Amino acid sequence: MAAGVARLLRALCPSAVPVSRPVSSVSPVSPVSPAGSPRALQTLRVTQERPQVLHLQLHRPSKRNALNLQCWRELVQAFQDISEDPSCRAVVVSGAGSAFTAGIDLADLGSVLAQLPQEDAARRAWALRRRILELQESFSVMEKCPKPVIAAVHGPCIGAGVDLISACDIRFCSQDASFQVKEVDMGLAANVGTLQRLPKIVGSQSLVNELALTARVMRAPEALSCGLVSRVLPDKETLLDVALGVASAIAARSPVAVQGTKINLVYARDRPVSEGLQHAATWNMAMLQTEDIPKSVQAALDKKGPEDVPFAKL
Ligand SMILES: CC/C=C\C=C\CC(=O)SCCNC(=O)CCNC(=O)[C@H](O)C(C)(C)COP(=O)(O)OP(=O)(O)OC[C@H]1O[C@@H](n2cnc3c(N)ncnc32)[C@H](O)[C@@H]1OP(=O)(O)O
Repeated sequence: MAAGVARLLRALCPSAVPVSRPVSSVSPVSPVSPAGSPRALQTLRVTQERPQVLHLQLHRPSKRNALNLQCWRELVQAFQDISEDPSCRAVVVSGAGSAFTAGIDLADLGSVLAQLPQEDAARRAWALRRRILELQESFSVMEKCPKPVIAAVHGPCIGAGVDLISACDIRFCSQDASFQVKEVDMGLAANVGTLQRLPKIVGSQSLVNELALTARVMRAPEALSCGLVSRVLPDKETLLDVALGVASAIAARSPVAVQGTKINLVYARDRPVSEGLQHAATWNMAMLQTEDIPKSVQAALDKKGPEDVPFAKL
């Protein structure tokens, strides 16, 4: 383990190892800026690399994209904007540098617990609950985003990284990727999505339990065989190329169909089939009236593909 990480661990658990110097404090989460104003993102980089496809990179490569409080906040801002942006139809999420993400910034894990009201246990607990709900939103916002989100994972994907990718719609990784539900090693139960979403992604509850209870590192071939990822690519460059290609294929299709498909899939995942069917009927009583259907049917009759149809923005 690097000296930097060891320093952070000392800061979290001073009784175990003497502290050589304090970890700097991090500012609390601030409100989202007014809708429509430009976002000055510092921990994320959002670029358009293909038509109607955005590439969002976790961008703190020197810290292995550890998610500091600013990053958690910016994820909410970025995905709120993406949700509202009619020129974006699909998103790829990746990590800059040598890791997808080292998980929560360990300096901030301490400050999540700091700055709570001191006077009363109930008030402290209530404030902490609110803080946890805010953190959960940073990944839930990806699931709520009607545009499909593809996680392209290379290198380590640790702790909160697994929470993050569990909220994505599609997961690909490179051969060097590794996944670790690390929270139990930090003395906490994962609470921002992994324990809730991973069992719905991976078929084996036993495997999820093993990973979450032991923090065992899972490598790419096992991630593929258990269904955490649906493709393993040889390297990061190929991974991004394939992820962006799949995003482009999605973006070429009717946004009414694509967004309706995502929303209904997410809805149905957590409910009985009968409720999912009711939801789909109510959804489609409006959406089946779209002009995208006759346009798509005509294209098919003309032996053209969806990429040949100029679908209106949504
Ligand atoms: C309410 C709670 C909500 C959510 C909770 C989530 C829990 C978690 O996310 S648990 C997971 C915590 N993460 C870790 O334990 C990972 C720690 N990091 C590592 O093991 C390694 O850094 C690595 C990711 C395997 C990469 O190794 P390597 O390539 O050798 O890089 P390093 O030299 O170790 O690190 C470079 C640089 O990054 C800093 N850094 C790495 N991880 C973190 C981190 N999680 N938080 C903050 N900073 C991190 C490290 O200190 C180095 O910084 P320097 O300034 O260069 O020293």
